[in-house]
Amino acid sequence: MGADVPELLPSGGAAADLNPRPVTPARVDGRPRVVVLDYGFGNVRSAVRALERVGADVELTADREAASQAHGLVVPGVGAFAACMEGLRAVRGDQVVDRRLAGGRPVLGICVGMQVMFDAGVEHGVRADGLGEWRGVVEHLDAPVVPHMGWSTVEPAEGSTLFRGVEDERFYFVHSYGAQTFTQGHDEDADPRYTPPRVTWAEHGPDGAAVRFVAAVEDGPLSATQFHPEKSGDAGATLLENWVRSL
Ligand SMILES: NC(=O)CC[C@H](N)C(=O)O
Repeated sequence: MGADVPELLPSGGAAADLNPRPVTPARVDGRPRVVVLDYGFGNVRSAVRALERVGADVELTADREAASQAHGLVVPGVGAFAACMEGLRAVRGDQVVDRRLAGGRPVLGICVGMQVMFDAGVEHGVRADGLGEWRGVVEHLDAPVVPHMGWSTVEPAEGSTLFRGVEDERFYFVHSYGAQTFTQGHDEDADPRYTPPRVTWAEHGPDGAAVRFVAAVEDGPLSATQFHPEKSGDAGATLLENWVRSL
């Protein structure tokens, strides 16, 4: 470099100050740190207890750096789609999820925490934008009896790691809305590097009038379940353990 050209980034301190390296927390007794995002919506206490029981070192917080740097982030969600999105944005959870996924850092969405990963949700005629990680709109389940409240089996995706060992079990659902289509983000024929998401489906309603909806998705670092694994007994615990072990 010519003598008259100032050093833009003097070696050492200044460069380090510009982009402080994320500091992933140390594993405590080998346990991965999982942050349950505390943004005012979700069965957070039961999620914390369920994750601790399957070996995670859990922190319940809305702190952006803690949520960004943990080995895993859980986005719970209970209530209205629009309200959950408002709560998420209020703690910049939308940016945290985007940054984590861009860096391949695992995120698990639960119930409305899964629904908000889609483009939008429509509830009581109100359309609200979601995080847009997946194409599609979460809409009312057009079934004779709604909400879908109870234990249902699912149709696990081929090659699912989330449902390993609990493929034929029942999981606990409480919802009136759901994603009823799933559109691949890419054409895997055009891009051999692309691994299509593993979509698990479920149905609600009587034969002949049942509505089919997305029960879970495994899409690289982003996983999500419409049901509540933290309220799904041993099967839910095994599913959470499968996710925690992947961290
Ligand atoms: N358990 C929930 O809070 C689900 C709420 C969501 N609005 C739904 O009905 O699908």
